[in-house]
Amino acid sequence: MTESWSGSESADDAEHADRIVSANSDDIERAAEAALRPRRLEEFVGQPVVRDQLSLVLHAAMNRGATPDHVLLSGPPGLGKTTLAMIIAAELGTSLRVTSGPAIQHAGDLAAVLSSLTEGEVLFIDEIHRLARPAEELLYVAMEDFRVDIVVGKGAGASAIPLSLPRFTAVGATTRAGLLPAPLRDRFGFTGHLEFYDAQDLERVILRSARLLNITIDQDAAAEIASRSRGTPRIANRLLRRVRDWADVRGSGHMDLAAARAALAVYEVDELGLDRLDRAVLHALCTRFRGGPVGLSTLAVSVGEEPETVETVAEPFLVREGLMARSPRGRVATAATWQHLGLVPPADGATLFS
Ligand SMILES: Nc1ncnc2c1ncn2[C@@H]1O[C@H](COP(=O)(O)OP(=O)(O)OP(=O)(O)O)[C@@H](O)[C@H]1O
Repeated sequence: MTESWSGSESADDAEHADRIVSANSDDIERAAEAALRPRRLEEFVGQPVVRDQLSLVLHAAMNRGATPDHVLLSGPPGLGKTTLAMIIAAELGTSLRVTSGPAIQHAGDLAAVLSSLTEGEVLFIDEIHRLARPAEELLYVAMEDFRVDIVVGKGAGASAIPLSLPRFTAVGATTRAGLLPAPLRDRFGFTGHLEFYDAQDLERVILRSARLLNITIDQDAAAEIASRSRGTPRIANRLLRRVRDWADVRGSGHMDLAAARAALAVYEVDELGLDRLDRAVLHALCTRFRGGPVGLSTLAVSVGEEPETVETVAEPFLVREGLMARSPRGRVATAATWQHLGLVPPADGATLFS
C-alpha cells in the first residue's frame, strides 16, 4: 500500500494539540502514532459494529470483483478514522491517496487529485465537512458518475469538457457529520459512526501499543491509564508514552500501577482524565459562582481563557461525563461536580442533582 499526504491541520486542532488530554494531534505526534496504527481490520480494537459492517462492505465488493461503495466515517477526533481509511486500502490491496477539506482551496485542486487516481484506489478526504462548495459539487459528480467536468474558458464562451475517471472508493472522515450537505452525504453507500471506547477496549489498545513499543506494563497499570484516557485511543497512546518516560527516568523502567499513578500525577491528569483546565473551570463554577448558572464568557474570563477554548476544549468532555450541565441561563454544576472536587454545594445553590 502506498500513501501520500497533502493535508493540513485546522487552526483548532493545532491550537490545542499540546494539551496532554487533547484528542487532536500535531504533525510530530502523528509520526509517533504511525508506528502504532493497526494495519488490518482484525487488529483494529473495539468498534465491533463498524468493523463488522465495514468487513461486509469490503468483502462483498471483493467477491464481486467490484470497487466498494464510498465510505463516510464520522466521530470525534482520535477514535481511528484515519486508521480505518488506511485499513480499507490495505484490505483491498490497493493504495491510499490522502487529502483533506482544508487543503483543497479550489475545485481545480480536487480535479487534479481525482484525475491522477488509478483504478481501484482509495481516496481519503479528512475533514470533508471543510471542503469549499465548488469542490464539493465537483466531488458529487466524481463519486456518482466517475467523471469530472473541466471548465475551459470564461464567461459566455466557457465550456465543460468531461473527463472520465477510473473507479475509485472515496473515504470521507468528519468530526461534524451534521455539517455535510445532504447531497454529499447521500453519495456515501456506507456510513460508520465511531463511538468513544470503553475502558476494556482502551486497555487492549494500550497493551497492544506497549507490545509494539517493546514496553513491559502490568495489566493494572494499563487499566489505570485506560480509565483516564477519555474514551480515546489517541489519548491512551499518549499517556502510555508519558508513563514510560516517568518509569524510565524516575522509576525502575517497569510500568506498574504505582508508576502509572505517579506519572499521571506529574502531568496533572486526574482519575477521571480531567486536566488542569478542566478542573479550573469546574472549580471556578463551584467556588466563584456557587454552582451557577453562569454565562460562558464570565466563566471563561474567571479562568483566564477565551470562551471558545472553554466551549470547545473543556466543555464537551465535562458535559459528557455529567460534570457540567448547560441550561438556558448558563453553565451549571451537577452533584457529580461537587463530589469530584470534594466540595459541599450551598444549600440554596442551583446545582443540578440528576
Ligand atoms: N481501534 C483502534 N485500535 C488501536 N489503535 C487505535 C484504534 N483507533 C485509533 N487508534 C490509534 O489512535 C491514534 C489516532 O487514530 P486516528 O489518527 O486514526 O484517529 P482519527 O479519528 O483519524 O483522528 P482525527 O479526527 O484527529 O484525524 C492512532 O495512532 C491509532 O494507532
